[in-house]
Amino acid sequence: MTNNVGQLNNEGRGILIVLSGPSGVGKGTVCAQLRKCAEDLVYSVSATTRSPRQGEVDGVNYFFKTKEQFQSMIAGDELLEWAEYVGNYYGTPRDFVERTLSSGKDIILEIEVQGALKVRQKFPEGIFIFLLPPSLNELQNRITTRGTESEETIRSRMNVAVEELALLEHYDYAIVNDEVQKACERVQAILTAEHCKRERVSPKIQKWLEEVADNVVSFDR
Ligand SMILES: Nc1ncnc2c1ncn2[C@@H]1O[C@H](COP(=O)(O)OP(=O)(O)OP(=O)(O)O)[C@@H](O)[C@H]1O
Ligand SMILES: Nc1nc2c(ncn2[C@@H]2O[C@H](COP(=O)(O)O)[C@@H](O)[C@H]2O)c(=O)[nH]1
Repeated sequence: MTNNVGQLNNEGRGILIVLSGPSGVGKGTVCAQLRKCAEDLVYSVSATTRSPRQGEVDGVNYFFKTKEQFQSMIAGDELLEWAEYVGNYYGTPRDFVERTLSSGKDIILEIEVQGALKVRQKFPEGIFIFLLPPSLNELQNRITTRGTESEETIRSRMNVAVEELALLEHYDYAIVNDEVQKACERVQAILTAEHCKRERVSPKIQKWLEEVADNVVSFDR
C-alpha cells in the first residue's frame, strides 16, 4: 500500500487522514489532544444511529440519526462510507470531506476498520493510521473505566477488536497509544512527513528543477 507519485500529485488539495483502532483504544482522546496541538486540522463529524452518551452534543460529537434518516442518507449517496458496528450504523458525510480537501485543508476521520478500508479504495492517497492499545487487557480496562457501555456491549466490542487487529496490515502506520501526548505527536510527525513527501512531486518544485536543468552552469571549485 505505498503511495506513488501519480497519486500524490494533488496540488492544492488537503490530506485525508484516517485514524482507526478498536473501541476504547483512545482515538477520541488522541483527537481531542490533536485539536489543541494541530489547530489547522479539520475533524469530520460522523452520522450514527446510536443514542447520545451523557454530554454528547448533536452536530459536535455526532449527527444523531434515526435508522430511517440514516438509510435515507445512504440512498441519497450522502455518505463517503458507512458500516454497521455492534448493532448501530456509523457513516462519514461525504460533502464535508470533499469540500474540506478542495479548500486545501487536511481532515481527519475517526472511524472503525470496515469503513476505513472502504475509504482506502476511494482515497488511496490518504494516510491510514491504526491506533493500538498497549495490551488487550488495557483495552478492556479503558473501555470499562470509561463507563459508557453495558457489560454485554463491552464483550461485543472486545470481540470485534480482535477481528480489527487482524486487519492492521492494511494500514500505513501503527501507533501504540501508551501516552496520549506521545501518540498525538506521532500523528503530527506522520502528517508533517506526508506533506514533505507531497512537496517533492509538487508543480512548484518540479518547475524549480526544470529551471535548474535549463540553466546548467558548472561550479568551479
Ligand atoms: N493513553 C491513554 N492512557 C490511559 N487511558 C487512556 C489513554 N487514551 C485514552 N484513554 C482512556 O480510555 C478511554 C477510552 O478512550 P476513547 O473514548 O478516546 O476511545 P475511543 O477509541 O475513541 O473509543 P470508541 O471507539 O469507543 O469511541 C477513555 O476513558 C480515555 O480517557
Ligand atoms: N465506519 C465508521 N465508523 C465510525 C464512524 N464514526 C465513528 N465510528 C467508529 O464506530 C465505533 C464506535 O463508536 P462509539 O462512538 O459508539 O464508541 C468506533 O470505532 C468509532 O471510531 C464513521 O463515520 N464510520
